[in-house]
Amino acid sequence: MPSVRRVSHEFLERQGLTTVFGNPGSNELPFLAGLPDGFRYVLGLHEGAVVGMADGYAQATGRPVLVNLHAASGSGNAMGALTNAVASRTPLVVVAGQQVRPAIGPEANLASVDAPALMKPLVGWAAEPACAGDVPRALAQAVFEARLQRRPTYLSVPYDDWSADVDDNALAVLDRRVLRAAVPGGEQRRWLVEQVASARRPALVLGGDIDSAGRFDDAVRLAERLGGPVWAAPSQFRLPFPNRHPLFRGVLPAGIAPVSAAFEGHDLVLVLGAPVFRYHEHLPGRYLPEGTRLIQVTEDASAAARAPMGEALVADPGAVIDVLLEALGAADRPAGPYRPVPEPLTAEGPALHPEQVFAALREEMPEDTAYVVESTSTNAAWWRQTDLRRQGSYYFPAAGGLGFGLPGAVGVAMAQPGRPVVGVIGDGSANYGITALWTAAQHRVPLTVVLLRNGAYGALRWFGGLLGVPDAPGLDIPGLDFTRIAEGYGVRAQHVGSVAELRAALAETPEHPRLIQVDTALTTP
Ligand SMILES: Cc1ncc(Cn2c(C)c(CCOP(=O)(O)OP(=O)(O)O)sc2=O)c(N)n1
Ligand SMILES: [Ca+2]
Repeated sequence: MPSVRRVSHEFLERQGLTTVFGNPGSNELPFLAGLPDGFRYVLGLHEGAVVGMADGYAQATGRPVLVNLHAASGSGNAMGALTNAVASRTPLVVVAGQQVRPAIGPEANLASVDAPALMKPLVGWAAEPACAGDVPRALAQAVFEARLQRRPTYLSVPYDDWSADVDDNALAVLDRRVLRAAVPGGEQRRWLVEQVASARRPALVLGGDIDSAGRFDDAVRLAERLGGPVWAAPSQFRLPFPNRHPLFRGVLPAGIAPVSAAFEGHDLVLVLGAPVFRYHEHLPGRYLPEGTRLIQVTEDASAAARAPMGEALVADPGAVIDVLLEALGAADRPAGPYRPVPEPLTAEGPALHPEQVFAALREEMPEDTAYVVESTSTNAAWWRQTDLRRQGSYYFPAAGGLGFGLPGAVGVAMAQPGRPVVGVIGDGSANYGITALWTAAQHRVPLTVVLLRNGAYGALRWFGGLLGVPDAPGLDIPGLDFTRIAEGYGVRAQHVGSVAELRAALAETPEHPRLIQVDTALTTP
């Protein structure tokens, strides 16, 4: 009879999970034994970088990705990066090693005590099979749960299970398919079309799921048909709409009162592919203005269930866009010209203003460049200077957990070798995932990292002022030289001191990873 390992590898191969991001310990080696041809193991030097790379890769491919981590110590290191993957609804399947079954109870060294509980409530589903024979089925459940719920799952497997034999029943998992139909039909379809068609002043709010699901261009068609304003949902981790489109009003402010103010005068707010809402600053007020109805369409049943107001339809937002376009027809007038980009602000002294850096990127990088951004005090500068009009152009840590940016950029670049990828990374953020540079060098990933060095946790300086703590300690990070750090990980690096030098560096097309460090002035987010 085949072993648990053989059946598990075969299942993963049939499901397309053949790229494994991992950092191994002794517990994991029996799973990695005899990985079939066609599997690719991508080593990360820290579990935060492993999960960040897998998150970027899964988002860019749109498919579930396997992550292999060490027991409690490795899984614990991954928790921060997993908060982002949970918020971006990335389907990661984490398989972690566990001590052999007889050693778990006595808590031998490397035993992960109550492993599934360690990861809940972060992951959507977590388990440790009750016996070796159940491992293939449990692995299948972890894959299907991740794919259907679009949420990371976690499976802890005692390492003596992999060599155990399975019975015929275990082989049944190899032919399993689990699909979801999510197009509203009948009464739901009629109700939704009627609500939207009868709205006098509709507004659209789009979530990251619209971009993840490849519906960026369809959202533009729907918006131009409705003719009303379009916002990106708060805490945006992907760009769901062209940011200079004449109907685009930017990212909704992340507070209850300002969101309600934005909706003033609109009788219907249609939220597609986003929770309602991921507020951030606590700015209390009415959830909605008088006379405004909100309808949320999301595949995430939990998000629909926990929203504090409005009506919700649990369905595929992309399919709903198709239904509305079919029922309402195309726009009857052009949307008008895209908004022009303002002249970039400049800074006093030798450091560049972030807007000068972003203007150089806009002018030097190809239009289809994908940007992975983690530079928290420069968001306002970024959206003033960037002009993104393509699907999959923008990634940001979905839960605000730093350490996604650099690994995520490596993952996105690995997933889309033919597309230019740029990581725009702050000198604070870079340290949370810095080891991903080594993986990028080992895999010769064609990636540009623009490292903004302002010598501080800039966003926290701003928050300190906002929260009345202007003299908070621990907000300065002087003396970091990422050109030498990058070279130490095998990545070619240079420091640029002017816009001209930056543009010249960007004009070169990288064959391998490269880091460009530039000193920037402190700005407010
Ligand atoms: C894992 C983690 N640790 C700490 C923070 C707190 N934090 C920190 C430490 C920030 C400073 C980031 O500094 P940076 O250099 O990357 O960017 P700016 O200087 O532009 O703010 S922003 C922020 O929310 C976080 N969000 N995530
Ligand atoms: Ca900084």
